[in-house]
Amino acid sequence: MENFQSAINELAAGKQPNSSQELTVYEKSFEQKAGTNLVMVKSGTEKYLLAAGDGDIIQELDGETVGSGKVCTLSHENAKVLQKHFDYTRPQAFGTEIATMGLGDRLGVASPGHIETTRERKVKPILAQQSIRELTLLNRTMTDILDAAAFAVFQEGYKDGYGADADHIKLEEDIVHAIKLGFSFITLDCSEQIRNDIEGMSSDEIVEEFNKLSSDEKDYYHDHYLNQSFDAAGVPISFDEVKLAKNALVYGEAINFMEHVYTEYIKQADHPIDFEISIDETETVTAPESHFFVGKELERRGVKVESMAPRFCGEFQKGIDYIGDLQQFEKELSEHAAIAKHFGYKLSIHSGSDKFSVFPIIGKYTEGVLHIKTAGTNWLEAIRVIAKENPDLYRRMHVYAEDHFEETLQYYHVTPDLDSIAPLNETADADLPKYMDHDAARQLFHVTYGILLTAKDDSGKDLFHTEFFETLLNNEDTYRDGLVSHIGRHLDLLGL
Ligand SMILES: O=C(O)[C@@H](O)[C@H](O)[C@H](O)C(=O)CO
Repeated sequence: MENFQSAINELAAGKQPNSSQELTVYEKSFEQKAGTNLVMVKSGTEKYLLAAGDGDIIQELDGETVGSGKVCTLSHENAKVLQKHFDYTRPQAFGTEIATMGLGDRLGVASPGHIETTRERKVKPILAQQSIRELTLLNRTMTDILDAAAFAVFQEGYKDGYGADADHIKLEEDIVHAIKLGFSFITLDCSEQIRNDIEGMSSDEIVEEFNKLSSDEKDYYHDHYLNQSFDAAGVPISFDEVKLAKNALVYGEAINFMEHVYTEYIKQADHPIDFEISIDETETVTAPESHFFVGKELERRGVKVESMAPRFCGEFQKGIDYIGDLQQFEKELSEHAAIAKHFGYKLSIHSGSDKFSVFPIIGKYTEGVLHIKTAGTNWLEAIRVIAKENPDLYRRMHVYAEDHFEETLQYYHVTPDLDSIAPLNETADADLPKYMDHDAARQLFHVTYGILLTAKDDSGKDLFHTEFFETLLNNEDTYRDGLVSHIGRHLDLLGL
């Protein structure tokens, strides 16, 4: 603890400590409040809060006494102390008037770079965002991602607001848990309630299946939609018998689930929540009239949503650019954007990482007010740092990822041409970072994050996790610069 003593002494004198060879001081974190002086530091690859003075804050912080101050770990309890005394470290909802960007941080160390990327732009960062899938694959918890975001905001002295998205939630108990923890954004994943089996039916089979509904249900749909014309911000929408029957069957149960969750949880929450509907992770592409049908039903039932994530035409695969007909995409995206505008919510773009060819289209038709969700691309920028700073570790991870890739296909739909990846043994160390510019190599790492970061040898010792984080934390600025550049490219092309 001797290398903290001088910093504590400076802090006790009300001065911001200076970095030294042993201690990195995050100068933007320096705070003086209610008699306590605080700053975040890093010693080696561990971060701490240093506190000095008196008052409630230093009393409440859990830490080791060093001289007249305390050295505190970045624990959950200490995150709660920060959130009690510094409002800006708590997540908030943003509503529908400003663009937001989901910046999922699978590692808990990306948010400083995300904050630097977004803080001067027309977009608010949703710094804490992980799906249940990611949490499960990484053995992390919702609390872990909330704490990481709060500490990052404090470290960077970022006081302009951030969000926390409990992403791709399917179970009601997870909604209850997320709201209790203080999440400001809930993404309800309705893929389990969407009937993909209807897609393969003939028109007669669809009508026959629709006629199995109750008379009240059939009358309801006929009275509100059959052969009626709607105008959604200039997009003409109508439903003949078959189209109405198909949408009622495909989305009926999902819409009931959306209404139930909104009524029972979102509307009852003790703090504002941005409510997002996700119907993107299904086999059924969301036709514009289907988006309208869902939006109209939610409007009719009084369900207020802040954003909607349709399944767009073409392919939004993880970590690579859009795959599909750009003209068709532009036509349908313009209609989806008009429909979202008609209902007063934002269009949400899931798997938004790296879709550079369609970002100008998306920015144009959403008029810069949208939600775009990323996560894996931020992980890939970390892999790029590993490739640059620790070639041997990269090579071991690359081989392990190739050996275990098939296991990940139960979780993600990706179709990389793995044979197109340059053989590792023919690639010089200096060229390893270029793998992150190759689609198949990107997807190889994009979906194996969980397997790689939890891999252990026969003795139970982790294969990569410790060395990975040591390398990353010894090269924080390189990672930060990579995120500023790569995520910044996303926002530049979106016009944000
Ligand atoms: O990998 C995941 O589960 C998440 O990142 C999820 O895909 C998220 O909703 C997303 O779309 C990020 O691009």
